[in-house]
Amino acid sequence: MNVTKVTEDIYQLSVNVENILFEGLWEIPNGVSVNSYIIKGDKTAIVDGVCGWDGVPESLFKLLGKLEIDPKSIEYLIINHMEPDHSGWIEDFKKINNDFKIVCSQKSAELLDAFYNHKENITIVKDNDTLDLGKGHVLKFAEIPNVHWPDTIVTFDTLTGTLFSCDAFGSFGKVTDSNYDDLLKPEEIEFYEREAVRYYSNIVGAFSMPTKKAIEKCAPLPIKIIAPGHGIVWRKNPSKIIEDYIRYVSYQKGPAKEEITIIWGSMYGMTEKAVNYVAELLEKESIKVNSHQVPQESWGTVLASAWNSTGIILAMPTYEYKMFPPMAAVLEELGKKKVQGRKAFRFGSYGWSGGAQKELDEIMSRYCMNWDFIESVEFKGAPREEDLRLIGDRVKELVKIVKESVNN
Ligand SMILES: Cc1cc2nc3c(=O)[nH]c(=O)nc-3n(C[C@H](O)[C@H](O)[C@H](O)COP(=O)(O)O)c2cc1C
Repeated sequence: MNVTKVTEDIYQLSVNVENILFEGLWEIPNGVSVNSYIIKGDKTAIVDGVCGWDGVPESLFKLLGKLEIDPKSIEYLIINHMEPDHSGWIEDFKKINNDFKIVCSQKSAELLDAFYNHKENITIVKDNDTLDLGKGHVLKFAEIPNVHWPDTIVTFDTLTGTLFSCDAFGSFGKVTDSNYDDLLKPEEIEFYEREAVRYYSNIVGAFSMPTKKAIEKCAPLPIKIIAPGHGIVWRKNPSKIIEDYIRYVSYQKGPAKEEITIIWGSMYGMTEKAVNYVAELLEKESIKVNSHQVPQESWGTVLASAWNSTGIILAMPTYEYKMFPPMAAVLEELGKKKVQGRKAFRFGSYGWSGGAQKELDEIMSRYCMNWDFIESVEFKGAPREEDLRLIGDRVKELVKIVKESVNN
C-alpha cells in the first residue's frame, strides 16, 4: 500500500494487485494498482476505495493515521462507480466508521443495494451537482455512463483542478510511491503508455463511443491533475493521457498505428512454416510487427497488439471443417471489442476440404468488423515454393496498404 500526497489537501491510497486475472479473465503480467483518494476540506471525503486491503481495519487505521486523519472524521464516501474493485471494501470501511454519507449516481445507488444491501444515507448526484467540503474544495460531478459501468461519474475538485476520473484515463501496471508523471523517467512513462493500451483495449475498449463522449464532456473543465482509479496520476502533463485516450478511441474503427500484428496457430507446423517465412520477410520491411501464437498467448496480449495495429495477418489451418478453434475464440473476442476497419490478410494449411475461411467470413460478418482483406492463400499440407512466393507478395502488398492508410 502506498500513501502519497497528490496536491494540497488531497492524498492517494493505492494498492498493487498481482498474480490474478483481472476481471477473472485478463492476464496482467505487470500487475495493476487500485487507487483511492482522500480530500481534506473542513469535511473529509474519500473517493472510491481499494479492494484487497489487508488487515482492515488495523492497516487502514495505520494509513489514515499517517495522514493525521481520524477514520471517524470521513464524512463522505464518493463512489464514482460500483465495480467491486473500487467498491468491494465498503463492508470493511463500515468496520471503522459507520456514520458516513454516500455520494453517487442513481444507478450506483441501485447497484449498492443489489451488491451490498446498503440503502442508507445516500445522496444522488447528477451532472453539475456540487458538494462543498469547505476550505474551497467544492466538488463538481459529471455523469460518464458506460466508462465502463453504466453508473459511472467523475468527481472534479474545482479548487485544485483535480479530476478523479475512475476507469477513464487509467492504465495497468503496478505503481510505486513515485506514481506521478512528474516523478517518472521517460522510459517509465513509456511503460505506462504500453500498459494503458493494454488496459484500454482489454477493459474500456468496447465502450469507446461512451469514452469519446466522456472526454468531450470533461474537456471544458479546467483540469490540472488527472487522478484515475488505476495507474499513475498525471500532474505535469494531464493532456498527454487525454490525447492518448483520444487516439485509443479512434483506433477502434481504424486506422491505428503503422504496425502489423500476426495472430497465428498451427497444429503440426505446416502453417507455421509460412508464418516463419512471413516473419523473416517482414524483418526487411520498415514496419513494427507483433507476432502472437494462440492459444499460447493470452487474449489480452493479442487484443492490445491488435488495438494498436492497422494491419492484421491471420494464419491458421482448418480443423474439423472450421477454423483452428483458439483462432476463432480470439477473433470472436476482437469482434466483441469492436476492433474494426483493419487491413488484413489470411493464409493457412488444410488437409482435404478446407473450412477455416468460411468460419472467418462468418465471424467478420457477425460482428460487422469491416476488415479489408487481401485475397487469402490456402495450401494443401505443407506450403510449396509458389505458395510462399504468393504469400510473400500479398504480405508486401499489405505493408504498402497499411502505410498508405496511416499516412493519408
Ligand atoms: C484434428 C484435425 C482435424 C482436421 N480437420 C480438417 C478438416 O475438417 N478439413 C481439412 O481440410 N483438413 C483438416 N485437418 C487437416 C489439417 O488442416 C492439416 O493437417 C493442416 O496441414 C494442419 O496445418 P498445421 O500443421 O498448420 O496445423 C484436420 C487435422 C486435424 C489434426
